[in-house]
Amino acid sequence: MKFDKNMLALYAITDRKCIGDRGLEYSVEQALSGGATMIQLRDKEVDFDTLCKEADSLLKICQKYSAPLIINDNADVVIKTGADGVHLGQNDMELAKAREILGKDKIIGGSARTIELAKKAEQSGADYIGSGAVFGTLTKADAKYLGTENLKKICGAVGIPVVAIGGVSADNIPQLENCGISGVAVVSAIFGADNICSAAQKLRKLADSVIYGG
Ligand SMILES: Cc1ncc(COP(=O)(O)OP(=O)(O)O)c(N)n1
Ligand SMILES: Cc1nc(C(=O)O)sc1CCOP(=O)(O)O
Repeated sequence: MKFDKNMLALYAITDRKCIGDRGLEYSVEQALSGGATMIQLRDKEVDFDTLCKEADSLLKICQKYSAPLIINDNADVVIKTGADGVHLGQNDMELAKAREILGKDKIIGGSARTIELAKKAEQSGADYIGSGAVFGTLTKADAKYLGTENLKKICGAVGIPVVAIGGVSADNIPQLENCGISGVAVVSAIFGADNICSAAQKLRKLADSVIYGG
């Protein structure tokens, strides 16, 4: 799928603990029907084969909504399943290596919490950057607080789109106005909500207003 920065508006990232016994497929479909524009499969508790099976079934759902499916950490799952891309952090495969093995048509995202790392990600062929934890987070134990001023500096330093991640919720999305983001990446405020679909609907409206003006 050809990357377009509008795909980033509401980037929903799965989490086993938040989803609980509601089911991965059901929860992702709820997020998409509420307006999630991109899905990241982030499951660190399963082996390669299980991750591929999860990706296979999510791909069918994402295709129904014309939304890309991105795999966290693992470019081999992208190759095996035909998923749309990969998101890589500082401790994962080098972005340039991922671009080399995945080719120009797959979507590659990189994590960067400094201007230097963001520029490096851009030079290495990333399509977008995830920067956080903009508001802090309880979802990722080793995430470090970033703040909106640092996020704004990162957005201004690179030509590729940036999504804000970390503690993003309906209450604080308006604080991202004027940061220059192209989207918000959200775990618990979507998949931890009692009603995933209506949570996504509300977040999408707020995100659109910050990104496109409202
Ligand atoms: C969109 C987006 N941005 C940042 C991250 C964090 O990635 P990483 O630093 O690799 O940490 P883990 O997700 O692997 O814990 C992300 N996943 N998505
Ligand atoms: C996966 C991830 N990466 C982060 C980073 O700062 O790079 S914060 C994070 C978790 C975001 O979860 P929530 O929306 O529940 O706060």
